[in-house]
Amino acid sequence: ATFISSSFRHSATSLHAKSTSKSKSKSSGGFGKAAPKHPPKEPFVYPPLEPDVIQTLVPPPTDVNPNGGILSEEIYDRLEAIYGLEKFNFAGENSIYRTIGVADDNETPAAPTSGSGNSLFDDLLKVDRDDSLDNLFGSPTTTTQSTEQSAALYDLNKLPPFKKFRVLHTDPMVLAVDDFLTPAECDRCIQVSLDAENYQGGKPSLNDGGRDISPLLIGKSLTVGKDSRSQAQRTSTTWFHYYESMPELMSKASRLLGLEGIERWEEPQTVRYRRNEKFTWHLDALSPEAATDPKGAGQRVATLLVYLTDLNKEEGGATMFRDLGGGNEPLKVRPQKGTALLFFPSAGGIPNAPFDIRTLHCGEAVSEDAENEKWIAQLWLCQKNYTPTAPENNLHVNAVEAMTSYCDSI
Ligand SMILES: O=C(O)CCC(=O)C(=O)O
Ligand SMILES: [Fe+2]
Repeated sequence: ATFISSSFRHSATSLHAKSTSKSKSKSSGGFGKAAPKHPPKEPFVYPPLEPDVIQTLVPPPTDVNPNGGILSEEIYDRLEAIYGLEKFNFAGENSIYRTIGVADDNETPAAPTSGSGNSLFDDLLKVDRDDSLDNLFGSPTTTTQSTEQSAALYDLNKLPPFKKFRVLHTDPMVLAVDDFLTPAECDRCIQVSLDAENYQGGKPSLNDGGRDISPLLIGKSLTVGKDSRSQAQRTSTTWFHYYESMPELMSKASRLLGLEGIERWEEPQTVRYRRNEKFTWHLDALSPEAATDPKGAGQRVATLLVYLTDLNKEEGGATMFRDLGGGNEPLKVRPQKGTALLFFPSAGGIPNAPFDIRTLHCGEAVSEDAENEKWIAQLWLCQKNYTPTAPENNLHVNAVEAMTSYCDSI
Protein backbone atom coordinates (compact mmCIF):
# COMPACT_ATOMS: atom_id res chain seq x y z
CA ALA A 1 0.00 0.00 0.00
CA THR A 2 2.86 2.36 0.80
CA PHE A 3 4.36 1.83 -2.61
CA ILE A 4 1.05 2.55 -4.28
CA SER A 5 0.25 5.70 -2.42
CA SER A 6 3.68 7.23 -2.86
CA SER A 7 3.58 6.47 -6.54
CA PHE A 8 0.27 8.17 -6.88
CA ARG A 9 1.64 11.17 -5.06
CA HIS A 10 4.49 11.34 -7.48
CA SER A 11 2.05 11.39 -10.35
CA ALA A 12 -0.05 14.05 -8.74
CA THR A 13 2.99 16.24 -8.18
CA SER A 14 3.88 16.01 -11.81
CA LEU A 15 0.68 17.85 -12.61
CA HIS A 16 2.30 21.04 -11.48
CA ALA A 17 5.30 20.78 -13.76
CA LYS A 18 5.83 23.77 -15.99
CA SER A 19 5.60 22.66 -19.54
CA THR A 20 5.24 25.58 -21.86
CA SER A 21 7.76 27.67 -23.69
CA LYS A 22 5.71 30.73 -22.78
CA SER A 23 6.61 30.16 -19.11
CA LYS A 24 3.00 29.56 -18.33
CA SER A 25 2.21 26.70 -16.02
CA LYS A 26 -0.20 24.53 -17.92
CA SER A 27 -0.89 20.90 -17.46
CA SER A 28 -2.61 19.02 -20.19
CA GLY A 29 -3.43 16.12 -18.08
CA GLY A 30 -5.16 14.43 -15.28
CA PHE A 31 -4.17 12.30 -12.40
CA GLY A 32 -1.35 10.00 -13.27
CA LYS A 33 -0.09 11.85 -16.29
CA ALA A 34 3.64 11.88 -16.80
CA ALA A 35 5.24 15.31 -16.86
CA PRO A 36 7.22 15.95 -20.02
CA LYS A 37 10.27 17.41 -18.30
CA HIS A 38 10.79 15.05 -15.41
CA PRO A 39 9.54 11.65 -16.45
CA PRO A 40 9.81 8.92 -13.86
CA LYS A 41 12.81 6.67 -14.38
CA GLU A 42 10.54 3.67 -14.77
CA PRO A 43 7.09 3.80 -16.31
CA PHE A 44 4.53 3.91 -13.55
CA VAL A 45 2.76 0.59 -13.25
CA TYR A 46 -0.84 0.78 -12.12
CA PRO A 47 -1.94 -2.06 -9.84
CA PRO A 48 -4.53 -4.46 -11.21
CA LEU A 49 -8.14 -3.94 -10.21
CA GLU A 50 -9.09 -5.73 -7.05
CA PRO A 51 -11.63 -8.57 -7.20
CA ASP A 52 -14.27 -6.40 -5.50
CA VAL A 53 -13.86 -3.75 -8.14
CA ILE A 54 -13.76 -6.24 -11.00
CA GLN A 55 -17.18 -7.44 -9.86
CA THR A 56 -18.63 -3.98 -10.48
CA LEU A 57 -17.77 -4.04 -14.19
CA VAL A 58 -20.76 -4.41 -16.50
CA PRO A 59 -19.87 -5.22 -20.13
CA PRO A 60 -21.69 -3.65 -23.08
CA PRO A 61 -25.10 -4.96 -24.13
CA THR A 62 -24.82 -7.83 -26.58
CA ASP A 63 -27.13 -6.35 -29.20
CA VAL A 64 -24.91 -3.39 -30.11
CA ASN A 65 -25.35 -2.18 -33.66
CA PRO A 66 -21.82 -1.92 -35.11
CA ASN A 67 -22.99 1.02 -37.21
CA GLY A 68 -24.39 2.84 -34.22
CA GLY A 69 -27.99 3.37 -33.19
CA ILE A 70 -30.13 5.24 -30.71
CA LEU A 71 -29.58 4.55 -27.03
CA SER A 72 -31.80 2.29 -24.98
CA GLU A 73 -33.82 3.64 -22.08
CA GLU A 74 -31.58 1.74 -19.71
CA ILE A 75 -28.56 3.68 -20.90
CA TYR A 76 -30.38 7.02 -20.61
CA ASP A 77 -31.42 6.02 -17.10
CA ARG A 78 -27.84 5.21 -16.17
CA LEU A 79 -26.58 8.47 -17.64
CA GLU A 80 -29.03 10.29 -15.43
CA ALA A 81 -28.76 8.22 -12.26
CA ILE A 82 -25.01 7.62 -12.16
CA TYR A 83 -23.64 10.56 -14.09
CA GLY A 84 -26.30 13.19 -13.38
CA LEU A 85 -26.90 13.89 -17.05
CA GLU A 86 -30.61 14.60 -16.92
CA LYS A 87 -30.73 16.05 -20.39
CA PHE A 88 -28.28 13.86 -22.22
CA ASN A 89 -28.92 14.15 -26.00
CA PHE A 90 -32.15 15.82 -24.99
CA ALA A 91 -35.50 15.57 -26.72
CA GLY A 92 -35.76 15.71 -30.42
CA GLU A 93 -36.54 13.60 -33.39
CA ASN A 94 -35.62 9.97 -32.73
CA SER A 95 -34.49 10.81 -29.24
CA ILE A 96 -35.99 8.60 -26.62
CA TYR A 97 -35.03 10.96 -23.83
CA ARG A 98 -37.87 11.24 -21.38
CA THR A 99 -38.28 13.27 -18.23
CA ILE A 100 -37.85 11.08 -15.19
CA GLY A 101 -37.91 13.84 -12.64
CA VAL A 102 -35.11 16.01 -11.43
CA ALA A 103 -32.37 14.31 -9.44
CA ASP A 104 -32.07 15.32 -5.81
CA ASP A 105 -29.12 17.68 -5.50
CA ASN A 106 -28.09 16.14 -2.20
CA GLU A 107 -28.07 12.63 -3.48
CA THR A 108 -24.74 10.90 -3.70
CA PRO A 109 -24.05 9.51 -7.15
CA ALA A 110 -25.04 5.88 -7.34
CA ALA A 111 -22.11 3.63 -6.72
CA PRO A 112 -21.69 -0.09 -6.59
CA THR A 113 -22.38 -1.37 -3.11
CA SER A 114 -19.50 -3.76 -2.75
CA GLY A 115 -17.02 -2.28 -0.30
CA SER A 116 -13.40 -1.58 -0.98
CA GLY A 117 -12.29 -3.49 2.12
CA ASN A 118 -8.56 -3.35 2.60
CA SER A 119 -8.15 -1.68 -0.72
CA LEU A 120 -4.71 -1.00 -2.09
CA PHE A 121 -6.15 2.43 -2.63
CA ASP A 122 -7.19 2.98 0.97
CA ASP A 123 -4.36 5.43 1.66
CA LEU A 124 -5.30 7.42 -1.34
CA LEU A 125 -8.96 7.42 -0.50
CA LYS A 126 -8.30 8.78 2.97
CA VAL A 127 -7.24 12.15 1.55
CA ASP A 128 -9.48 14.84 3.03
CA ARG A 129 -12.10 15.70 0.58
CA ASP A 130 -14.37 18.66 0.12
CA ASP A 131 -18.02 17.77 0.73
CA SER A 132 -18.86 18.89 -2.75
CA LEU A 133 -17.08 15.83 -4.06
CA ASP A 134 -19.87 13.71 -2.66
CA ASN A 135 -22.10 15.53 -5.05
CA LEU A 136 -19.93 15.28 -8.10
CA PHE A 137 -22.65 15.25 -10.60
CA GLY A 138 -25.18 17.56 -9.07
CA SER A 139 -26.56 20.48 -11.02
CA PRO A 140 -23.95 22.86 -12.32
CA THR A 141 -23.03 25.26 -9.56
CA THR A 142 -24.26 28.80 -9.76
CA THR A 143 -21.10 30.23 -8.28
CA THR A 144 -18.12 30.76 -10.49
CA GLN A 145 -14.53 31.78 -9.93
CA SER A 146 -14.52 33.60 -13.16
CA THR A 147 -15.95 37.06 -13.64
CA GLU A 148 -17.40 36.24 -17.02
CA GLN A 149 -21.11 36.36 -17.57
CA SER A 150 -21.90 34.34 -20.61
CA ALA A 151 -25.51 34.90 -21.41
CA ALA A 152 -26.10 32.05 -23.83
CA LEU A 153 -27.43 33.54 -27.02
CA TYR A 154 -26.85 30.37 -28.94
CA ASP A 155 -29.62 27.83 -29.07
CA LEU A 156 -28.17 24.35 -28.86
CA ASN A 157 -31.65 22.96 -29.58
CA LYS A 158 -31.03 23.93 -33.17
CA LEU A 159 -28.58 21.08 -33.41
CA PRO A 160 -30.23 17.72 -34.09
CA PRO A 161 -29.83 15.01 -31.43
CA PHE A 162 -27.15 12.42 -32.09
CA LYS A 163 -28.34 9.08 -33.43
CA LYS A 164 -25.36 6.83 -33.89
CA PHE A 165 -24.30 5.54 -30.50
CA ARG A 166 -22.25 2.48 -29.71
CA VAL A 167 -22.23 1.37 -26.09
CA LEU A 168 -18.68 0.13 -25.63
CA HIS A 169 -19.05 -0.52 -21.93
CA THR A 170 -22.00 -0.14 -19.56
CA ASP A 171 -20.41 0.33 -16.13
CA PRO A 172 -18.27 2.34 -16.25
CA MET A 173 -20.07 3.91 -19.19
CA VAL A 174 -18.03 4.29 -22.35
CA LEU A 175 -19.90 5.54 -25.41
CA ALA A 176 -18.87 6.11 -29.00
CA VAL A 177 -20.92 8.62 -30.99
CA ASP A 178 -20.33 8.17 -34.71
CA ASP A 179 -20.61 11.15 -37.10
CA PHE A 180 -20.27 13.51 -34.16
CA LEU A 181 -18.18 15.95 -36.22
CA THR A 182 -18.43 16.07 -40.00
CA PRO A 183 -15.27 15.27 -42.01
CA ALA A 184 -15.00 18.96 -42.89
CA GLU A 185 -15.23 19.94 -39.21
CA CYS A 186 -12.49 17.43 -38.37
CA ASP A 187 -10.25 18.84 -41.10
CA ARG A 188 -10.81 22.36 -39.83
CA CYS A 189 -9.79 21.43 -36.27
CA ILE A 190 -6.53 20.05 -37.63
CA GLN A 191 -5.96 23.04 -39.87
CA VAL A 192 -6.44 25.53 -37.02
CA SER A 193 -3.69 23.70 -35.15
CA LEU A 194 -1.33 23.46 -38.12
CA ASP A 195 -1.80 27.11 -39.03
CA ALA A 196 -0.69 28.05 -35.54
CA GLU A 197 2.41 25.90 -35.85
CA ASN A 198 3.30 27.46 -39.19
CA TYR A 199 2.80 30.96 -37.86
CA GLN A 200 4.52 30.39 -34.54
CA GLY A 201 6.34 33.64 -33.90
CA GLY A 202 5.04 34.96 -37.19
CA LYS A 203 1.61 35.97 -38.38
CA PRO A 204 -1.08 35.22 -35.80
CA SER A 205 -4.58 33.95 -36.56
CA LEU A 206 -7.02 36.80 -36.08
CA ASN A 207 -10.74 36.62 -35.50
CA ASP A 208 -13.22 38.97 -37.20
CA GLY A 209 -12.63 41.56 -34.51
CA GLY A 210 -8.86 41.44 -35.04
CA ARG A 211 -8.11 39.54 -31.82
CA ASP A 212 -5.30 37.01 -31.96
CA ILE A 213 -6.87 33.58 -31.51
CA SER A 214 -3.84 31.43 -32.28
CA PRO A 215 -3.86 28.31 -30.14
CA LEU A 216 -1.04 27.67 -27.70
CA LEU A 217 1.25 24.81 -28.63
CA ILE A 218 2.47 23.11 -25.49
CA GLY A 219 4.19 19.88 -26.24
CA LYS A 220 6.80 19.57 -28.93
CA SER A 221 7.04 16.06 -30.18
CA LEU A 222 9.77 13.96 -28.61
CA THR A 223 11.38 11.02 -30.29
CA VAL A 224 10.43 7.75 -28.67
CA GLY A 225 13.57 6.03 -27.56
CA LYS A 226 14.07 2.48 -26.48
CA ASP A 227 14.72 3.38 -22.85
CA SER A 228 11.97 3.36 -20.28
CA ARG A 229 12.35 7.08 -19.59
CA SER A 230 11.13 8.18 -22.97
CA GLN A 231 8.59 5.41 -23.16
CA ALA A 232 6.94 6.72 -20.04
CA GLN A 233 5.96 9.98 -21.66
CA ARG A 234 3.32 11.50 -23.83
CA THR A 235 5.20 11.88 -27.08
CA SER A 236 2.51 13.69 -28.98
CA THR A 237 1.96 17.42 -29.48
CA THR A 238 -0.88 19.30 -27.80
CA TRP A 239 -2.52 22.63 -28.66
CA PHE A 240 -4.73 24.62 -26.31
CA HIS A 241 -7.37 26.50 -28.25
CA TYR A 242 -9.54 29.54 -27.74
CA TYR A 243 -13.15 28.45 -27.23
CA GLU A 244 -14.17 30.74 -30.05
CA SER A 245 -12.00 28.93 -32.56
CA MET A 246 -13.77 25.60 -31.88
CA PRO A 247 -17.50 26.52 -32.11
CA GLU A 248 -18.52 23.17 -33.62
CA LEU A 249 -16.86 21.15 -30.87
CA MET A 250 -18.11 23.40 -28.05
CA SER A 251 -21.68 23.44 -29.38
CA LYS A 252 -21.96 19.74 -30.14
CA ALA A 253 -20.26 18.61 -26.93
CA SER A 254 -22.64 20.73 -24.84
CA ARG A 255 -25.60 19.57 -26.91
CA LEU A 256 -24.67 15.94 -26.36
CA LEU A 257 -24.36 16.25 -22.61
CA GLY A 258 -27.47 18.38 -22.32
CA LEU A 259 -25.70 21.46 -20.95
CA GLU A 260 -27.03 24.94 -21.49
CA GLY A 261 -23.70 26.70 -21.58
CA ILE A 262 -20.01 25.94 -21.95
CA GLU A 263 -18.67 27.37 -18.66
CA ARG A 264 -17.75 24.00 -17.17
CA TRP A 265 -15.52 22.93 -20.07
CA GLU A 266 -11.74 23.17 -19.87
CA GLU A 267 -9.91 24.64 -22.84
CA PRO A 268 -10.45 22.63 -26.02
CA GLN A 269 -7.31 20.77 -27.01
CA THR A 270 -6.09 19.07 -30.12
CA VAL A 271 -3.43 16.38 -29.99
CA ARG A 272 -1.28 15.15 -32.86
CA TYR A 273 0.37 11.73 -32.76
CA ARG A 274 2.94 11.20 -35.45
CA ARG A 275 4.12 7.68 -36.27
CA ASN A 276 5.46 5.86 -33.18
CA GLU A 277 3.95 8.45 -30.86
CA LYS A 278 1.71 7.46 -27.98
CA PHE A 279 0.47 8.33 -24.52
CA THR A 280 0.99 5.90 -21.64
CA TRP A 281 -1.55 4.59 -19.12
CA HIS A 282 -3.20 7.26 -17.01
CA LEU A 283 -6.41 8.48 -15.40
CA ASP A 284 -7.98 11.72 -16.57
CA ALA A 285 -9.32 12.56 -13.12
CA LEU A 286 -7.44 15.22 -11.19
CA SER A 287 -5.53 14.40 -8.03
CA PRO A 288 -7.65 14.75 -4.88
CA GLU A 289 -5.61 17.83 -3.98
CA ALA A 290 -6.26 19.53 -7.31
CA ALA A 291 -9.90 18.47 -7.37
CA THR A 292 -10.59 20.00 -3.96
CA ASP A 293 -8.62 23.21 -4.45
CA PRO A 294 -11.19 25.89 -3.59
CA LYS A 295 -9.83 28.02 -6.41
CA GLY A 296 -10.33 25.24 -8.93
CA ALA A 297 -13.32 23.90 -10.82
CA GLY A 298 -13.61 20.65 -8.89
CA GLN A 299 -13.11 17.23 -10.37
CA ARG A 300 -13.14 16.35 -14.07
CA VAL A 301 -16.43 14.57 -14.57
CA ALA A 302 -16.43 13.75 -18.29
CA THR A 303 -13.89 13.25 -21.05
CA LEU A 304 -15.02 13.87 -24.60
CA LEU A 305 -12.49 12.94 -27.24
CA VAL A 306 -13.12 13.21 -30.98
CA TYR A 307 -11.04 11.33 -33.53
CA LEU A 308 -10.11 13.67 -36.36
CA THR A 309 -8.44 11.04 -38.56
CA ASP A 310 -9.01 7.38 -39.45
CA LEU A 311 -6.62 4.62 -38.47
CA ASN A 312 -7.28 0.98 -39.18
CA LYS A 313 -6.57 -1.91 -36.84
CA GLU A 314 -3.02 -2.46 -38.07
CA GLU A 315 -2.13 1.20 -37.85
CA GLY A 316 -2.43 1.42 -34.07
CA GLY A 317 -3.45 4.63 -32.33
CA ALA A 318 -6.40 3.06 -30.51
CA THR A 319 -7.61 4.41 -27.22
CA MET A 320 -7.28 1.44 -24.87
CA PHE A 321 -9.02 0.86 -21.55
CA ARG A 322 -6.96 -1.65 -19.64
CA ASP A 323 -9.73 -3.20 -17.56
CA LEU A 324 -12.80 -2.99 -19.78
CA GLY A 325 -12.08 -5.60 -22.41
CA GLY A 326 -13.74 -8.42 -20.57
CA GLY A 327 -10.72 -10.70 -20.53
CA ASN A 328 -7.01 -10.21 -20.67
CA GLU A 329 -7.38 -7.91 -23.64
CA PRO A 330 -7.99 -4.20 -23.14
CA LEU A 331 -11.00 -2.52 -24.73
CA LYS A 332 -9.60 -0.96 -27.90
CA VAL A 333 -11.34 1.97 -29.57
CA ARG A 334 -10.11 2.48 -33.09
CA PRO A 335 -9.82 6.09 -34.31
CA GLN A 336 -12.66 6.70 -36.72
CA LYS A 337 -12.84 10.17 -38.22
CA GLY A 338 -15.66 12.20 -36.69
CA THR A 339 -16.46 9.70 -33.91
CA ALA A 340 -16.62 11.00 -30.35
CA LEU A 341 -15.61 8.88 -27.38
CA LEU A 342 -17.25 9.75 -24.08
CA PHE A 343 -16.38 8.42 -20.65
CA PHE A 344 -16.46 9.55 -17.05
CA PRO A 345 -13.17 9.67 -15.13
CA SER A 346 -14.57 10.28 -11.67
CA ALA A 347 -17.97 8.74 -10.95
CA GLY A 348 -18.76 5.14 -10.15
CA GLY A 349 -15.92 2.79 -9.36
CA ILE A 350 -15.37 2.04 -5.73
CA PRO A 351 -17.61 3.76 -3.18
CA ASN A 352 -16.46 7.21 -2.07
CA ALA A 353 -13.46 7.10 -4.36
CA PRO A 354 -12.55 10.49 -5.76
CA PHE A 355 -12.15 9.02 -9.25
CA ASP A 356 -12.98 5.91 -11.20
CA ILE A 357 -9.91 3.71 -11.36
CA ARG A 358 -11.69 1.47 -13.83
CA THR A 359 -11.25 4.13 -16.54
CA LEU A 360 -7.47 3.68 -16.74
CA HIS A 361 -6.60 4.21 -20.39
CA CYS A 362 -3.86 5.09 -22.87
CA GLY A 363 -3.28 6.19 -26.44
CA GLU A 364 -1.70 3.24 -28.22
CA ALA A 365 1.37 4.02 -30.36
CA VAL A 366 0.66 4.90 -33.97
CA SER A 367 2.46 2.33 -36.06
CA GLU A 368 5.56 3.08 -38.09
CA ASP A 369 3.79 2.59 -41.40
CA ALA A 370 0.37 4.08 -40.60
CA GLU A 371 -1.03 5.96 -43.55
CA ASN A 372 -2.48 8.76 -41.43
CA GLU A 373 -1.23 10.47 -38.35
CA LYS A 374 -3.61 10.32 -35.41
CA TRP A 375 -5.30 13.57 -34.46
CA ILE A 376 -7.84 14.03 -31.71
CA ALA A 377 -9.75 16.95 -30.23
CA GLN A 378 -10.36 16.67 -26.52
CA LEU A 379 -12.51 18.35 -23.89
CA TRP A 380 -12.90 17.84 -20.16
CA LEU A 381 -16.04 18.78 -18.29
CA CYS A 382 -15.53 19.97 -14.72
CA GLN A 383 -17.79 19.79 -11.76
CA LYS A 384 -17.97 23.58 -11.48
CA ASN A 385 -17.42 26.52 -13.78
CA TYR A 386 -13.86 26.46 -15.06
CA THR A 387 -11.54 29.43 -15.33
CA PRO A 388 -9.42 29.02 -18.46
CA THR A 389 -5.72 29.80 -18.24
CA ALA A 390 -4.50 29.29 -21.80
CA PRO A 391 -4.04 30.70 -24.35
CA GLU A 392 -3.86 34.20 -22.91
CA ASN A 393 -7.22 35.84 -22.20
CA ASN A 394 -9.19 32.80 -23.27
CA LEU A 395 -12.78 33.26 -22.10
CA HIS A 396 -15.88 31.10 -22.58
CA VAL A 397 -17.95 34.19 -23.24
CA ASN A 398 -15.90 35.07 -26.30
CA ALA A 399 -17.27 31.96 -28.02
CA VAL A 400 -20.88 33.13 -27.91
CA GLU A 401 -20.78 34.84 -31.29
CA ALA A 402 -19.10 31.96 -33.12
CA MET A 403 -21.37 29.39 -31.46
CA THR A 404 -24.47 31.43 -32.25
CA SER A 405 -23.62 31.61 -35.92
CA TYR A 406 -22.67 27.94 -35.93
CA CYS A 407 -25.98 26.87 -34.37
CA ASP A 408 -27.89 29.19 -36.70
CA SER A 409 -26.14 27.64 -39.69
CA ILE A 410 -27.40 24.13 -38.92
O1 LIG B 1 -5.17 9.61 -27.68
C1 LIG B 1 -5.93 8.88 -27.08
O2 LIG B 1 -6.54 7.97 -27.64
C2 LIG B 1 -6.15 9.09 -25.62
C3 LIG B 1 -5.66 10.43 -25.15
C4 LIG B 1 -5.86 10.61 -23.71
O3 LIG B 1 -6.27 9.74 -23.01
C5 LIG B 1 -5.57 11.91 -23.06
O4 LIG B 1 -5.03 12.80 -23.73
O5 LIG B 1 -5.90 12.09 -21.89
FE1 LIG C 1 -6.83 10.46 -21.09
